[in-house]
Amino acid sequence: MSEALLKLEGVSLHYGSLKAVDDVSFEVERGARHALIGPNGAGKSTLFSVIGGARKATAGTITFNGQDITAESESTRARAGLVRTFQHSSLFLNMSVLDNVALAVEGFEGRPWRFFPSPRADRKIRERTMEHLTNVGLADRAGELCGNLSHGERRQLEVGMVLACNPTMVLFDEPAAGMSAAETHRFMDLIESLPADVTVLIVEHDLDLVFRLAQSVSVLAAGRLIAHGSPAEVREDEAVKVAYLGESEGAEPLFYSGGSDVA
Ligand SMILES: Nc1ncnc2c1ncn2[C@@H]1O[C@H](COP(=O)(O)OP(=O)(O)OP(=O)(O)O)[C@@H](O)[C@H]1O
Repeated sequence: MSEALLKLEGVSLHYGSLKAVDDVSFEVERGARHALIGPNGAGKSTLFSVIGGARKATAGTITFNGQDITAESESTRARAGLVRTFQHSSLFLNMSVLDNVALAVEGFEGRPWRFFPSPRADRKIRERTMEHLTNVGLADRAGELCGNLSHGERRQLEVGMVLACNPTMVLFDEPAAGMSAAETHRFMDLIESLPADVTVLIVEHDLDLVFRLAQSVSVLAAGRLIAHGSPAEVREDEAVKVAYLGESEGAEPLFYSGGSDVA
């Protein structure tokens, strides 16, 4: 039986009278590919920020790897292995792909800051960097200027930078947003190919992707957890159907699932 890596107990974030996240409890097992879904305004991004540490819960407890991290900062959580994907804004566009990841490797390994960073000078750092770039399919782009990468490649690079932090759990916030279909496909392959001991929590609007990737799913609606279970259980859940139908007024099928019997 797998143990819980991440545990949320009664987690809330209220903005005055607005209950963006309200009394949410669920667990994510170690090694799971877990998705957080819900209609627009359900509270997904807010809860994502609360889990990552960018925002503080107004009530409840978050336990990660057996430790209460509710009051910990984003950086303390990252050092504990709970890492969110870097944003485009944290990429150095005028540096090479290699140097972007090399700096993340150096940062994680706590090397002394240098006025003139020269990661290329360090063979070990370079080897580790190339391993990460290979893992995210960017080895052949190592010498390319980061600013010349496509949107999809930048997201791959962000994953490479996350891997440099030796994460136990990676948080992905709508990774497919803005990607072409081909880029999305490649990116999902990449997430699926992450080491099995890296737990994944993904917030994603594209339910086809969610049901392709996730082994377990939590569904939010109006800040509340309305369902939690396997993709099959969640797809059949009446409250989930109602929440999504309420959003689209029945104009769209609830879930497409790549040819399954649910349409
Ligand atoms: N900083 C804030 N101050 C006040 N209200 C906020 C703030 N951030 C989010 N909200 C509100 O909290 C609720 C949940 O928003 P959130 O963005 O978390 O939902 P979501 O599920 O991520 O939505 P979407 O899928 O549309 O991105 C919404 O009603 C939103 O307007």
